[in-house]
Amino acid sequence: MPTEICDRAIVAPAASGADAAENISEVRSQESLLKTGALQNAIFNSANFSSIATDANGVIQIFNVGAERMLGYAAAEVMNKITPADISDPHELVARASALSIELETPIAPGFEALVFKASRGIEDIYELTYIRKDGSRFPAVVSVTALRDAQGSIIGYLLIGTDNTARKQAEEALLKAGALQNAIFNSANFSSIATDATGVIQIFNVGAERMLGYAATDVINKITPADISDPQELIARAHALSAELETPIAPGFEALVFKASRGIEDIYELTYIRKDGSRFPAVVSVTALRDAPGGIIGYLLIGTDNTARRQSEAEQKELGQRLRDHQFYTRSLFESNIDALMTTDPSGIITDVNKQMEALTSCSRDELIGAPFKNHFTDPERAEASIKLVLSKKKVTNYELTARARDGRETPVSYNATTFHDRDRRLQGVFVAARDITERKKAESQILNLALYDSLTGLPNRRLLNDRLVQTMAASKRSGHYGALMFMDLDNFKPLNDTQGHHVGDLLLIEVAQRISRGVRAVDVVARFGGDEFVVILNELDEDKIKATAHAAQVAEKLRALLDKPYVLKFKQEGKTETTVAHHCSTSIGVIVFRNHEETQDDLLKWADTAMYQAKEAGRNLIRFYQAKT
Ligand SMILES: Nc1nc2c(ncn2[C@@H]2O[C@H](COP(=O)(O)OP(=O)(O)OP(=O)(O)O)[C@@H](O)[C@H]2O)c(=O)[nH]1
Repeated sequence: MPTEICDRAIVAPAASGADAAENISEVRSQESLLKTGALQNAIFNSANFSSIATDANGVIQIFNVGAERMLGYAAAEVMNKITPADISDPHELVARASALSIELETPIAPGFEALVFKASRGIEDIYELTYIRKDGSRFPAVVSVTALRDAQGSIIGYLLIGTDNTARKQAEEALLKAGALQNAIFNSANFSSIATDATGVIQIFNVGAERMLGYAATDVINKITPADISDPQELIARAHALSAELETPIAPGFEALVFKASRGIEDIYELTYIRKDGSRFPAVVSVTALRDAPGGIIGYLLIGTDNTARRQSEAEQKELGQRLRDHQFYTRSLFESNIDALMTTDPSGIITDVNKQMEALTSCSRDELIGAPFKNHFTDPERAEASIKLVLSKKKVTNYELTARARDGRETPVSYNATTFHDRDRRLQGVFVAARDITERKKAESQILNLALYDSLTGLPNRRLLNDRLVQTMAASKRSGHYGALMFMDLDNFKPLNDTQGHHVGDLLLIEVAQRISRGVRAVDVVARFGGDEFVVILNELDEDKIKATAHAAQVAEKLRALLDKPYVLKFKQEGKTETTVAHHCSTSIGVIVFRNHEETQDDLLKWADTAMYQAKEAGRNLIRFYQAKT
């Protein structure tokens, strides 16, 4: 059979002719037939075509690889066994038979006959048919039927060449759907669909266009072009831009709206449409050229959507962005204009933001500070870190004192106030810290402390601090078992200096005396001004042995007595006068008491040392007397 098919294909329509031209045409015709034969062979052997050849009754004689592949039968399963009707949808066979019966006005049975009837009558026949696979599944096929004839022209069988039509069917369905979409868009009130003729004159103006533009279709159809309802300035600008882009002059009218589409370039652009009442709205317009079958442009379709809402939301977004930037600027200004060094840290104490004051406090740049641990910039990092933990647990910390250390070593005492801060969902974001420079306050505090505890004339501890120190020394002596000593010193005949040279000279002497006493004792000992011309010295940790301690105290007392007994040269300069020098001599009377484990109070010790000092005075001044407890 395949040979017959090929032979028929090659020889059947051969023509003959007498003249050369006819010969040439005959050769060409044969060549083309050869080609057709080759094509037929290709089809017959192709796995993409099901080629089924039957005998005159329809019984399958050939079932090629393509048929096997598409239908799932092996050739042996169907050859000489069934007809193509047995693998076709029976309902379609019935429908086809009935349709053909009507068309050809002759009864046609709903079996194999229905499949080949037209071909058997010499009518070219290609139709769609659902084939049923061996596994029962179905697929749409396009079947081309040819009657096979013998040399006498009698039908000896049929060739049914089928192609699987599934892909095309799917494409058709997709197209149908796309068509539905187009219809929906075209009939939608939300899209302005304007179709024009090739010159731009409006031919269709849908409900959406009427709604958006305020014109009735009859107002515009065959009257104006879409350019007449577009912003003229934008048309000019668009024509100008397109002329530059496409390097060809484009007129600022309808041409500017469709030029790209007319050149087959997909075109969607923004344009301001003008309503009948003169109001305007931004539209996004998509332009398509409408073409006839040969591809000539017969018009344009402009589908527009109202872009007002998007524009508004863009504008709102822009305004919101601006407001946000304003707010950020305001917040930043507040942050920067604060007199305190401000910073934020994350919950682990890593700096996340700083102001200029913080940069100044640490001598570090913003970039250096952000990302660094907060504690690194303080003299006591542990205390700094503890402050963050305190804030996290208490949510707030006030007047926590720390000392900031700048890169150059400069230290600044700061009072630290901090709170935690959270996001909108109350999730902890970090700690907000304000560190106030309290250098001045600290200075004032220390001045007040000095005034309270130190003598302003000599700089020595005053009576109050002396009391504290005496209490400490007594406690230490009690603990260690070492004796301490208390010396009460009173200048002899100091008053006359005041009287003769003036109070200021007396002051100079008191200052000099204070210095001499301080130089005469160890740093651990305490020298205080008790008042007037009275000074007190506490000697610490002398000895466990009273005699040795007493001897040591006597030695120091003598040293001091001798130091103070030396001549004084007091220099002073009164305003507008030259420097004056006063030579003076002044001795000191000293009362001493050694103590350890005393049950007595510091007042008792002072009183007894004072008593001993008076004894020295009474004994002639410039002397040392030890207190002897009355027995
Ligand atoms: N220049 C000066 N004089 C003071 C100061 N405080 C007290 N005085 C004077 O110191 C003197 C102390 O007097 P006394 O200790 O009683 O007298 P004295 O002359 O030292 O006599 P004796 O102690 O008995 O040797 C008084 O004249 C006080 O006015 C001071 O801060 N500056």
